[in-house]
Amino acid sequence: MSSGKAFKVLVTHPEVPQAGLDLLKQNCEIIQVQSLPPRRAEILEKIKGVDGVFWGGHEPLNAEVLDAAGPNLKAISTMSAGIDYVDVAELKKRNIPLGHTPTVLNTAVADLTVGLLIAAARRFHEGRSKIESNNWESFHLNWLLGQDIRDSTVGFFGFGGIGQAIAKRLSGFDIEQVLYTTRRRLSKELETEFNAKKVEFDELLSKSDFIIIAAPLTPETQGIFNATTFGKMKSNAVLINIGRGKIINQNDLYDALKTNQIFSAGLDVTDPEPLPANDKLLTLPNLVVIPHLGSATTRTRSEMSTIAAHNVLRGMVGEPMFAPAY
Ligand SMILES: O=CC(=O)O
Repeated sequence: MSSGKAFKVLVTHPEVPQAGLDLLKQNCEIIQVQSLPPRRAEILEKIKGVDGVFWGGHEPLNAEVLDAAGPNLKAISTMSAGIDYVDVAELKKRNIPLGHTPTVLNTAVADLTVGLLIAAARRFHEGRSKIESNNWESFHLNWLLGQDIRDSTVGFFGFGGIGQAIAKRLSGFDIEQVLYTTRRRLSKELETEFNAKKVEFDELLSKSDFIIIAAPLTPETQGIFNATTFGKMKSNAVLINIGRGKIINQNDLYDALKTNQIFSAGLDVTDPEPLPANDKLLTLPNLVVIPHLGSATTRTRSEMSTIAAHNVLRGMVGEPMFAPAY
């Protein structure tokens, strides 16, 4: 029986925040995946004949999905900023617009990055382990000494909206200078605002006390942090990754941390995710790892859901999406 609603939309995850569902409900019939984690087979079954797709998880979005959907499909939005799990070429080939949800998560990710940076610089993880193993040795005057943020040089590998939101927060920490590498140079005004200087990658590596990876995963960035690049970094350097796990060669990072070639690291993203509980990275005292929590606040996720829904609604009627991915 027809619902009388203009469009059928598949929501590929049972836990999509309500705000987006409420928007879609107004003039769409919603078909929602119920399995958790979402089963591929259920997605492929329920997607048949839909007009729009709200892609709630991070499973591969590729030709198999598009073939299963069929010719009615008019628009898709992810509920993420990164779209590295999407076969963009395949969507483009079929003229299907894709939306995503950047910007709205900048502040949540930036807040978390500052937390991760302090945790890695001040040895939170190692300190916690010392308590748990009954090795509280504060009688040593040099016990668990970390790195100061004041007067430091902070290097951004990627300096878009998220990087700039991080720099804004760090400006309260009396840092000396911001260096950055990006494809395009920032405006003079922004460079002045952040006391930021665009440099070559090698200069970023050799001069930064803190390096923050805030770039998307692309063929150019995959594995760019590796034994060679760690060899160019300062021995007091703290490396933070809130981009994507594959930007770092994790084996090489393990070696660099194990041998104290660099001081410490903080990762919100790993390769793979989930990181297995027996991964050797987790044995390192000078590494803080958290399970991809960048955008994980109630408000941010709700706003991401709203934007993804707007993307799908606009895309289905041929209007420009709120946040088009291309
Ligand atoms: O990593 C999170 C996102 O891409 O939204």
